[in-house]
Amino acid sequence: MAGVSVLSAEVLLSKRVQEMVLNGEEPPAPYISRDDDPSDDDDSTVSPIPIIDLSVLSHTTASTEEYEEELQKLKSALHTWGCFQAINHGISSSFIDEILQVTREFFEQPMEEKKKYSKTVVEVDGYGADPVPEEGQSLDWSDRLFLDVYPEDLRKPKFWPESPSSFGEVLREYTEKTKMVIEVISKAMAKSLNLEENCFLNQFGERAMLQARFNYYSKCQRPDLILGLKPHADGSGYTSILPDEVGLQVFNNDKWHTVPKISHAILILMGDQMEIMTNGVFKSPVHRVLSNSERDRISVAMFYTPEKGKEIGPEDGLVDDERPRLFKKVKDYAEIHWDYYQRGLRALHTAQA
Ligand SMILES: O=C(O)CCC(=O)C(=O)O
Ligand SMILES: [Fe+2]
Repeated sequence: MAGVSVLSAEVLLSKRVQEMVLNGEEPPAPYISRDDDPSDDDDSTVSPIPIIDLSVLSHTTASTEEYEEELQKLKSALHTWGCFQAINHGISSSFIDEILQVTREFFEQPMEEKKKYSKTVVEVDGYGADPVPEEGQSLDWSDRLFLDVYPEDLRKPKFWPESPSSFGEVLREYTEKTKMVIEVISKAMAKSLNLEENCFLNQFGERAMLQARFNYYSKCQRPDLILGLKPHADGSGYTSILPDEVGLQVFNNDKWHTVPKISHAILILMGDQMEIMTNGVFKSPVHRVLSNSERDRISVAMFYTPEKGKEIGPEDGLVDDERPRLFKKVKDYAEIHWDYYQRGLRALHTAQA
């Protein structure tokens, strides 16, 4: 979009979207970003985003046949869509409700309370909006709280909300539970590709990172003009997303597909680094979040990213004459990705072999 100066973006970023909505303001120019036809938003047809039963993949009760079948489904899901909805993932519904509840309670507090955890315009961690360093890029109609959650020594306590009082404890517990889910998925992904089951876990490393992003998408009277989150692919290894409402869309086959609501399911979405490690077999899908005029929406995203400074690259078992090496080895790819992300661009080409 033309004419948005760095200064105006900075001024805008100092004011939360939620505040603009409370003041009854219409979205100002830098937020206006949609260039597609909003009449296509109709999500009455349910998109065939694959559903994977993680209890089958964690071996607990499944027969070999069931297990093999689910593995094939997983591989096909990640090749075709780059994402799936995980059910029977082992995190209780009551705990899922709890993490969504503390997230909602955090965002529903008065602005002064949330601003105790404010980031500066250039910082990533904390409450606010993503940094916007470049002229001319559009802003997202959402507010977020971004926190490093693992390894524990990377946590920055000054950004961890003290209110609601259970926030920290619930997040620590969610981190532990997410790590367990990640272990099951990482092993299953490897096995689905006939690789040694720990190969991805080893590439991510002992100090693989988990970062939490709590998103709050205020409702908007003009959902035809703006986006809750602009189209992007994640720079993570992969990401888990827990939404309370529909709104997320995945781009596939030249079309946006709304991820259907399945209560208590967790959406697992490949980031660019899994596309690199699988030599392009798994896809890192472009996705975005639509705004809604009737209701707000929250989501909790957990980004699972290889440890800092660790080189990752395509698994040898996925490189052969038929499938030549597509990507080189990279390290700290998430940082390169971030530079591009902020300009509304993808970074994956920087890793091409
Ligand atoms: O809110 C969502 O459903 C998606 C969030 C997302 O894509 C992100 O935080 O990277
Ligand atoms: Fe994302």
